[in-house]
This record gives sequence, C-alpha cells and structure tokens, in this order.
Amino acid sequence: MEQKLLESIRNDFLNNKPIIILDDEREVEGDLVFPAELMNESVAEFFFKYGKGLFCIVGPEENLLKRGFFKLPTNYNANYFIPIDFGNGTGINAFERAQTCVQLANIQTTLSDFRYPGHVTLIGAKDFTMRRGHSESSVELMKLSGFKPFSVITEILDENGESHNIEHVFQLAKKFGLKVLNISDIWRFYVKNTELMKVKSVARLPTRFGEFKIISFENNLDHKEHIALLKEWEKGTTPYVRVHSECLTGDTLSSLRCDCGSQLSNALRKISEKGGILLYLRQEGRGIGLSKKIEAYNLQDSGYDTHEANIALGFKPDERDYAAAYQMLKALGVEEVILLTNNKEKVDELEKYGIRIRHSERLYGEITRYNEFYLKTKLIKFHHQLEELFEKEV
Ligand SMILES: Nc1nc2c(ncn2[C@@H]2O[C@H](COP(=O)(O)OP(=O)(O)OP(=O)(O)O)[C@@H](O)[C@H]2O)c(=O)[nH]1
Ligand SMILES: [Mg+2]
Ligand SMILES: [Mg+2]
Ligand SMILES: [Zn+2]
Repeated sequence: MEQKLLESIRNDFLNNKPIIILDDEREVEGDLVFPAELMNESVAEFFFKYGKGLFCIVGPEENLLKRGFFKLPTNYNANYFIPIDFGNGTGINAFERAQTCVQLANIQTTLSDFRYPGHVTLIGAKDFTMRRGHSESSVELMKLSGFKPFSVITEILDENGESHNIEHVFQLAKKFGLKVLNISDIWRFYVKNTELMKVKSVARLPTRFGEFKIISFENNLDHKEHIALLKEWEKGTTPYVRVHSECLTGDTLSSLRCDCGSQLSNALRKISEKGGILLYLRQEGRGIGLSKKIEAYNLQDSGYDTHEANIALGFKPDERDYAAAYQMLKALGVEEVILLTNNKEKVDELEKYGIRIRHSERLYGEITRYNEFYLKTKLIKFHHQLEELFEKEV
C-alpha cells in the first residue's frame, strides 16, 4: 500500500464511495468502511442496503471514555459502548443515523449531547498494536487518509444473509467500483511508516566470536525484549544481517534436535569478521512459544514432522512475524543488508517493508543424526534452501 493509494482512497471518500476492508488474518470477512465525519443519508442507505450487518461507529477507546461514553458489560471480551442517537427523531432513519456519526466524529461532543440507548452501535478501537481487527484497522485507515479517527463500519452479508462469502464481497466491490484492502496491508503500511521501536540501552559485549555492541530497544510494537548485536562495518559497505528467531533449546541448552545453535555461532563468526548485525527475535518455536514447542517435540517423537506437529497443535506451520526485525533495522538506520539465511520468507518479508536485500547468503548449521529429518522437512515442506546440505548423500 503506498501513498498514491491512500490519496485515491481519500478521494473515494470525498466522493461518497466507501471502501471494503477484508479481515484476511482472523475472520475472513468484509466490512464496508467510511469516515464518520463524512457520513450522510445516501451513504448510510448504501450501508443498510448492501452491507446489511450491524451499522457501527468506531472510535479510539480512550477518546470515547474521556468524552463520557461507557462500555456495556460483556461476557466475551467485546468492546461495545452504549448505543447512541443524535437529535430528537427516533434515531433510526438513514438521515438520523448519519447525523449521529457526524456528531460523534465532532470531538467537541460528549455523551450528554446524545440520547442513549440509541440506534447506532458504538465500538471502542484498541491500539492497532494491541489488536488487529476491523475496528482498529478502519480507525488507522482514517488517520492514514487524513480524516478524524472515527469510522463507520458494517459487515457485508450476501443474498442469503451469510457473512463469510468472500466471492460476494468481491462481486459487490466490482459492481460499485469499491477498493478492497486487507487488514494485513493496512498493518504493514502502518508498521512501515510508524516509529514503534527505538534504541534503549547499549553496552559493549565481548564474546567468543569477538566484541560486539549489545543493543536493547524501547518497543511499542509487541513489548518483547528483542536484542541486536552489532559489529561496526566499513562505511559505504552493506552490513551482514542475521535475523534469528529464539530457540532456547538450541541456542543456549545445546540441543541437537535442530540446527539453531550452530547457525547462531556461524552467524556471529561471520558478522564479527565482516561487520553487521544479529537481530535476536523473541519468537521461540517459530512463534508458538517454548511450552508449545516442547509439545510439538513430543508429537515429533511419535511420528509427526515439525510441520505436521504445529498444525496438530492448532497453529500455522510458521507463526513468525518480521515487523520487529524491520523496526530494529529502521531504528539503527539500516536500509540495505546482506541477509544470512536459507529461508526465503525472511527475504520476502523484509523486502515488503522496503529493506533492500543486496543478496542473501546461505547460513548452514551442523547436521546431526538428531536433526537430519527436521532439516529435510524444512527443505521439502518449508522450501528452505538446504539442497546443498544433502547433496553429498544423494
Ligand atoms: N514449532 C517448532 N519450532 C521449532 C522447531 N525446531 C526449531 N524451532 C524454532 O524454529 C525457529 C528457527 O529460527 P531461525 O533459525 O531464525 O529461522 P529458520 O526458519 O530456521 O531460517 P534460517 O534463517 O534459514 O535459519 C526458532 O524459533 C526455533 O525455536 C520445531 O520442531 N517446532
Ligand atoms: Mg468484523
Ligand atoms: Mg534456522
Ligand atoms: Zn532450534
């Protein structure tokens, strides 16, 4: 998603055209979205007729609370506030509901300017880094496209009243020329353009592989303690970068089930020699956490491979995210890297954030009889570039 697209979204809104946000990460469903400040009778009508779901205004939770709006009790962690009406009518018709939206976007108003309970559902959006739903992404999109952080959203139901019909969503988009954005695209754009991590503490760190600087970060992205080890590189050259995901068992407990520990050593050796950065990401077990990885190991001992074990536990084969790696590089002022990896996904992900990958260099660990099957699974099912490792045998 680029600046040009945002401008054209802004123009669509100014021309009474909503957009559709697709929740591609969680529910796989589409919502019509429009700025609350621009809502009017005809767009509201369009939402009722073609959206058909619940007509909701969304605003930042803390803003709503400050203005006196209060949350409804919930037994499933919903974030509904008291529904509201503006004006003296019944509050239900398109004109009145549109007025309610406009008046809520007018931040001078407080709860006492509205009647409650009313006919427009009010939802509090969390911070985008805390939750990535329709509410949060639509509020973020308002800000990115130059509007006040209040959106109107309505779920799209098909002709049978079903809400997860993506084909129907795309037909509707085509019929009315509406843009369709994914939540993940809005999220990526947000991460790319927002400073979410800053250098916090720096110290000297002599290691077996040479002396590095160890750097911690103030982290408003995911609040984890990701760490960088940096060895100065020659000005004008490209640093070698290793993006390494935490593996407590392999990195520090000398486990032979994987190749992580020896890869880490080889990466530090290379970076110490050439200059560059190790980004140590706290996403243990490809993002499922240590306990779940131990469960996965147990499944692997009874015949599952590493890919199948993750799925059996209800996860994706790989749950990792590289937003933090990008934010750390951004905080360190690095725009171009030579990436030490066999995992093409790391290359693709960093490139999506705009990091230039000069090239990637294979980084092998040690093959042992305990990790051989694991590595073969990575080659075959995750398409990691490990062919060379097994060539000798073939
Ligand atoms: N779920 C799960 N995670 C594992 C297993 N074995 C290792 N891991 C995790 O896999 C991750 C490996 O991280 P990296 O070495 O940075 O990444 P990679 O995908 O191997 O890619 P490379 O850059 O080529 O090394 C770590 O988070 C490990 O904890 C396993 O059997 N199951
Ligand atoms: Mg939704
Ligand atoms: Mg690895
Ligand atoms: Zn490991």
